[in-house]
Amino acid sequence: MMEKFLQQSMDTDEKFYRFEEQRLKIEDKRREAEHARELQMLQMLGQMLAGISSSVSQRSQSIPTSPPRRANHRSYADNFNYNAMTATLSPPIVIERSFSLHRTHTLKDMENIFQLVRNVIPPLTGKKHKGQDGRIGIVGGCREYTGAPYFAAITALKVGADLSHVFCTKDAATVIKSYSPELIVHPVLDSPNAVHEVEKWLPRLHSVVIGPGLGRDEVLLENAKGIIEKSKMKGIPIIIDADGLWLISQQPSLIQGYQRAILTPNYMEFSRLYEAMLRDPVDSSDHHGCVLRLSQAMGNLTVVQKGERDLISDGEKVLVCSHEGSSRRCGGQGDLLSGSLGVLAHWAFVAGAEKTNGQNPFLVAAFGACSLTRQSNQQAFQKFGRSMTASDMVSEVGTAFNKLFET
Ligand SMILES: NC(=O)C1=CN([C@@H]2O[C@H](COP(=O)(O)OP(=O)(O)OC[C@H]3O[C@@H](n4cnc5c(N)ncnc54)[C@H](O)[C@@H]3O)[C@@H](O)[C@H]2O)[C@@H](O)CC1
Ligand SMILES: Nc1ncnc2c1ncn2[C@@H]1O[C@H](COP(=O)(O)OP(=O)(O)OP(=O)(O)O)[C@@H](O)[C@H]1O
Repeated sequence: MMEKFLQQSMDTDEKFYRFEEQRLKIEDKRREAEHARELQMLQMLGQMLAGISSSVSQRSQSIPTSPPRRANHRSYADNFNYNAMTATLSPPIVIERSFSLHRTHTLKDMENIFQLVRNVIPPLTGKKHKGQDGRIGIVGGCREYTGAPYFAAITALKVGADLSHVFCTKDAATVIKSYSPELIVHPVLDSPNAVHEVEKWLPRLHSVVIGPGLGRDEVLLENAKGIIEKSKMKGIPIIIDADGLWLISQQPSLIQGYQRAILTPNYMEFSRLYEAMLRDPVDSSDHHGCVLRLSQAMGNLTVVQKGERDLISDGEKVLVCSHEGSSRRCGGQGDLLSGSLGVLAHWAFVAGAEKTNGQNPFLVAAFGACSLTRQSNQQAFQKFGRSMTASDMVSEVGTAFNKLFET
């Protein structure tokens, strides 16, 4: 009887995963078609612009003309800059965006970015079963760093994921489990067949966050590399943070061009990546340009440069999140960001273009995660001031989320 029940439940699970795989494939096809349409429009627009610029130069010799541009040339200097204060939003959020000439955008569009985050949040209903609102994997956690993967994984749950898995070393596993019974902890990251052990779980995961507390041990980095490769093969959204970014700055080709990846560098990590990719130091007078160029050099994957203002770019646009946080910079805040981004990236990715109004879902997700981290920081700082720690921020995630997205 029990065996029959277990078999039935396994069959149902199997069916569900098969269905989800099919749905993701259809979604991929739809996105590809959309991309092809956009390219076609860009080419047409390029031809029109070239036509206009040549007729202007023929008519007016006194106006200096710029050199002809290729239709798909992306240049920061080409961008329109808008600064928009969204007065309708409470609490006040500054949204600044830079748009390329290639697309038409309206001011209303800018005001809506916050609404887009709300749109992708799945409704809570009685009809779902466990796992449907997100199964997130965190790859990291070693002898030295047990807090970082915990902060990322628990934040994913507090944002609304149903299951949060941590893939860490054997040493770290018991420690992480002891912080929280809610987390599923796999002590596999330093095992001889680590990649295979994690790969077995990948079909069940909606997104993976690679790097919090990973450390820089060569064996662990090599395993993380293998996990990134397997995740890419399955088309899973990948968030790369902390020591995962160290790995990427050594081997950028590992993730270059995979547009389902989001990199979340802090100041140091950004400088390392930028120098590795562009062979130039960061230009401190042009942060927007730098984040845009890094994203382009990485093949237009999403880059979130964390700092006083978080700059988010997919190589075409730059969103700026300067939602009020606080002046307290305790360790672990970035882990809250990457954990929440793991969930929001999945939600935005499956929500479809209609919900994100045709915007890159990862830009929408990143904006949501940055706002949420900063709001949690603000609330915890109001309570604890200088003694605030990342755990205090974790306690604020629920109310911060409600305040920003569910009021
Ligand atoms: N409780 C925990 O377990 C925590 C673990 N963490 C983990 O710690 C690991 C290392 O991350 P870090 O951000 O500390 O990485 P780094 O070791 O690169 O940086 C540590 C700090 O040292 C300074 N620094 C680094 N390189 C420098 C340079 N060349 N010149 C001047 N200053 C420099 C910067 O202020 C930087 O924030 C990651 O795996 C991360 O996830 C952090 O997330 C914090 C919390
Ligand atoms: N100067 C600042 N002012 C306001 N908010 C900030 C500032 N610097 C960072 N933040 C916020 O804190 C979040 C985490 O950024 P931070 O630079 O602390 O990451 P990190 O160093 O990777 O964190 P971790 O300690 O987890 O490794 C960012 O998303 C950003 O919103």
